[in-house]
Amino acid sequence: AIFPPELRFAIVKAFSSFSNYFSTNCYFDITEIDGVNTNELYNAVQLYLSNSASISGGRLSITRALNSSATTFGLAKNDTLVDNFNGMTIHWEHIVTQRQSQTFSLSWRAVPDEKRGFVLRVKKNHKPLVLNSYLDHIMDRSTQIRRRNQDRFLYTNSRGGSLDSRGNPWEAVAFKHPSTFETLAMDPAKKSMILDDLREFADGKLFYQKTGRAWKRGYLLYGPPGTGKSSMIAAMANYLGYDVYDLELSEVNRNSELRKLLMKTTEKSIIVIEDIDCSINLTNRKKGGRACGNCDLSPPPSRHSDTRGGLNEEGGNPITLSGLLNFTDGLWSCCGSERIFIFTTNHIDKLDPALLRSGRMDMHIFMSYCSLPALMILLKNYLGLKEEEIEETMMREFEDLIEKAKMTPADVGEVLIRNRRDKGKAVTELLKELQTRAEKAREKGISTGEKNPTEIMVEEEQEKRALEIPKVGNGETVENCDDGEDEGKKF
Ligand SMILES: Nc1ncnc2c1ncn2[C@@H]1O[C@H](COP(=O)(O)OP(=O)(O)OP(=O)(O)O)[C@@H](O)[C@H]1O
Ligand SMILES: [Mg+2]
Repeated sequence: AIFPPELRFAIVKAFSSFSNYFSTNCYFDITEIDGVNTNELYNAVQLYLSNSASISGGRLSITRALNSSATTFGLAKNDTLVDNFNGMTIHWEHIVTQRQSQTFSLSWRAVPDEKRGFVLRVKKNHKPLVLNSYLDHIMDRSTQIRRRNQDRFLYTNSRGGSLDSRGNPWEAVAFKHPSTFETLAMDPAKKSMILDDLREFADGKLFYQKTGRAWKRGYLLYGPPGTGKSSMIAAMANYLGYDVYDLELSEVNRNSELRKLLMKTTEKSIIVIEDIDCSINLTNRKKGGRACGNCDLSPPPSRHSDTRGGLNEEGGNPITLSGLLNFTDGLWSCCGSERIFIFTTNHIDKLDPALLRSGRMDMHIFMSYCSLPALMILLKNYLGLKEEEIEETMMREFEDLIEKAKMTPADVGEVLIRNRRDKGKAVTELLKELQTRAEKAREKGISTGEKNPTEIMVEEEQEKRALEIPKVGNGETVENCDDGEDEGKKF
């Protein structure tokens, strides 16, 4: 009663700042449940600490998530751990307390009866470092760990536009394709080029930010059936640890649906459209309010004069090329980052230049018939046969026949599997098959004027560059049906 309230308040304040002044530590509480929401940071910290190198606690909790192929360790009840980050020392403590018995009125709502949380302690002067970078670092690391632990998913839109109970148009199954870059039979140089490209992409967050580009990349895989296009996609997914979205274009009824599908894809994913030449009528292109001679097949121009919008809501129009390009290229393609688009086709010559121009599909990868280096990989994988184990005469025969025979890796694999119990037989059978095919090819006269894959790659590069040239503004020129400039640049 002696002190007026203001004064009392001032004294308390002075006292608390006084004690603050002498305390050199700063604490952060990260509780599991914040109000009614689960605290994402709590889970992240849990995962992060589970992987921290300096785990020394005497008691660890072990968990294994559904569909996961790895076990994670965590701090058990009231255990502590020390972490280091950029020269700062962080003390973590996992606090678990029993929740006070709840009243009956509350008990029907499922709340865990333990209250769990992490307490982070650092030196006070490190507070900005925690807030500005350490927490982000934890979030990043934990996403990485989660991705590594969890088996990935393969999504399809086979339900034809209908949604599941949670409004998701994609159907998911566990993705367990065994194909890797090691098992993939192709030219080693080409392989490492692709690997480098993928790595650079995955590590390119800052680059894409700095250059203002959407963090996505497009690959076009083309080549005859059985040359490993689908296997390559699986290998890429396995290499990067991405999910795969297998987009069935024939199940998509309109451009707006396509957009919805895209919006429901997650980060770090590969979006695949197989056999692009078969799944979309490539002449069915929409022009922004402009009719053009060779585009008679296209539906009437949309009310929106903007082609890029692709906002074609007027009842059940099939998707158009512009809709598809918008999907991979337009603003909507950026509503999530770190995504790879892959198109595959057996007939690159059937594709529209608009689809091929640079910036759309960043890399064109030709999957060719089995070459000698590819054959060596197959022999090693299927029979465990090393290059030096193969007799020189046989090697020379392989060398002589392999390009002429035009056998796909799938065909070679078939022969090898059939005879895999007997290495010697497998090799001789394969030679026989190669001879027969080379002979047939010679009779048909196809084998004249062959180009080897590297030559084709170089040509592609040149053609790709040629396609880049008629780029004006945001590249709309290439989409014009009536511009003759592109006509000569067909593949
Ligand atoms: N380059 C390759 N390396 C290793 N295995 C291959 C390769 N190409 C094909 N195969 C084998 O052949 C089978 C078929 O290959 P895949 O499905 O990848 O061919 P594809 O190019 O996608 O054919 P399609 O054009 O018909 O879709 C695979 O199961 C794989 O085992
Ligand atoms: Mg395929």
